Amino acid sequence: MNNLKSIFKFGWPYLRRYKGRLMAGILLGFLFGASNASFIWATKTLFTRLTPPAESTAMPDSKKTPGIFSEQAKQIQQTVETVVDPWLPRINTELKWRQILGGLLLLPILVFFRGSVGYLNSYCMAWVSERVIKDLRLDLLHKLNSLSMDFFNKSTLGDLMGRVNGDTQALYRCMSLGFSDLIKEPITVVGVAAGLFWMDPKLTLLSLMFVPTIVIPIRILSKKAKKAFKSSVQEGIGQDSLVVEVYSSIRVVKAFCLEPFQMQRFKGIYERLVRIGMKSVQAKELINPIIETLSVMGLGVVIIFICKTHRDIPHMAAFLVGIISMYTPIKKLGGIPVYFQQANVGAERLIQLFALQPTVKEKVDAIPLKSFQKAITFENVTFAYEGKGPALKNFSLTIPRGMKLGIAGESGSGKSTLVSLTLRFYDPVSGVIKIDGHDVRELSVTDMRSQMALVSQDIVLFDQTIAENIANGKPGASREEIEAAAKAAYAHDFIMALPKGYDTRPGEMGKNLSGGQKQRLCIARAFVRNAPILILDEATASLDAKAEGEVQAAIDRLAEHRTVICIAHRLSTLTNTDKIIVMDNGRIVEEGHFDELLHANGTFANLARKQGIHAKSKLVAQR
Ligand SMILES: Nc1ncnc2c1ncn2[C@@H]1O[C@H](COP(=O)(O)OP(=O)(O)OP(=O)(O)O)[C@@H](O)[C@H]1O
Repeated sequence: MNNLKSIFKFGWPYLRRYKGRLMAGILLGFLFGASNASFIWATKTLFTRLTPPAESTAMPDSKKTPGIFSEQAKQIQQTVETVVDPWLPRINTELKWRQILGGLLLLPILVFFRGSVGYLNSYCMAWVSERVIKDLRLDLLHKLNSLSMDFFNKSTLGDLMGRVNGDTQALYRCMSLGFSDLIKEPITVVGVAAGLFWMDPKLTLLSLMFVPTIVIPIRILSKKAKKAFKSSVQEGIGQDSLVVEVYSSIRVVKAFCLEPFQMQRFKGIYERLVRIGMKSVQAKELINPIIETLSVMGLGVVIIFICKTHRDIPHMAAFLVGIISMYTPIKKLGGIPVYFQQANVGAERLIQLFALQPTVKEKVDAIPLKSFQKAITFENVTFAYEGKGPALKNFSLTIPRGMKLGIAGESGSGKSTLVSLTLRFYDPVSGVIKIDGHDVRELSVTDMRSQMALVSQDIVLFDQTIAENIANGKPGASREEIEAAAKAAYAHDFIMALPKGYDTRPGEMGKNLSGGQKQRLCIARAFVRNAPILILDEATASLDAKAEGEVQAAIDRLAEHRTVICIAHRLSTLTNTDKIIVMDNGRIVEEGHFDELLHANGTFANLARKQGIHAKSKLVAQR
């Protein structure tokens, strides 16, 4: 019950949007349930009319309908019989065409009606559930987009996939099947039980006396199912993460012959999934025989009671049809708590996610930034990642518009952190970062980021055409703008040599594109953005010498007339910068021009020497 309440509370804002269809679904569920009761009436009526009078009138009338409302029941029955009499055949009387038609069509009509409302009920509930899940997934993705980088640093891809797909799928199953059964099946049980009670209250009570006992096994088993489902969600996340991890790093896996080792990891997960899956199946399927046995125990009582009290054949037939038609709904009702338990696991995880707040928030009255005019400044900025010491310490820096700034330093010195703060992926713990004199926390995040273009060593292309990939830099860019950007990035010629040109999907033809070509597409994306601030985060680090030369030419062109922040491990790429800052342990330890720093014989010169760059000859080994 608590599960139902919490799922309903969570789902109601979504369900409410489709109230009309939901109500139609509920109404159809009622009709479906009620239509089941009509089979008891049909059985009794047909048996009465088709049984020779000697058998059907073996008992006095008062005993034939031992219901509590015998007078009213008799009256209603008489009215119904007057209406249906000309339409239904009766034994030992001559058949008229209407009776033949009625005899042929009564059961098909009832079955058709029941089937149609059942179908329409499922259709309406699925119609609502599909839309609810679509809305929920969009809200979920909206929420994920709003969260800051610290959340993504902590989450695995498998976890995110589990939330977006698995948790919402469990809710979908619960809504389309669970909610639908929750209406149809109790109405069927109540409708049939009421019909039976009308006919014979004593016999009904006796036959249903074991039904309440099924609550206990249902409670125990649905708790087991919930536990198994929780574990299977965890293992499923592990499995998804592993698939992403292994196949996104397939080159390394193959190069290091890690396939057998990775297969062992997969095997471990799948063996655990098998064990959990079996526990879940045990919990779900064990409910069926328990429910069946307990409900059928009532049938034995019915048989003895009928023998003892000499009930007539139509009465007995209707009763047996009623009892049997209650098994499936009772069984389905027994399975509903399992759906709800599973959906509750998903809902709990989604509620937790929806409750998260981004650490980087945009103010409601954020200041727009239409163009970057003056400078980016860091004033005494200190920043630390969660649970770690400071990555930037009391850091101050001014980057005037038009400056080409190089950033050098040992690994872990804080270079990428500086770039992340410039893009406002994180907010400083103390100090202020300003753009054109505005604290970035006051600025519109979209406006601020649209002043920047990032080219990093991670070459990221989406599963779209080359034209669409380039246009991601400026949504809505025209074909001319896209081609101009590709030409500027020295990418046009190789794109045109592809069979589908700009309409090629890099994913499709990925193997035919070199690292340098893919990086030039990323540079074209930055070109089309035409942002005044260019951030280069080791853009050539993952390329070989030949590709580096090609890409560097494109970068040099992209950097013209822009403010550039360039992180480089290969110090040779910093020769043309206006100023280089050298970082160590979150601080600037040196700054100056390339030559000055080489002559200063400090950290930079040390780093340069390791790369074969010396003060006198400037560049020896590189480029
Ligand atoms: N997402 C993160 N979560 C926690 N700590 C991090 C994270 N990213 C970086 N760090 C830590 O912050 C410090 C600075 O890292 P940063 O990546 O800025 O250095 P870097 O100079 O760019 O290094 P590299 O040249 O290797 O990329 C390091 O101690 C690093 O371990």
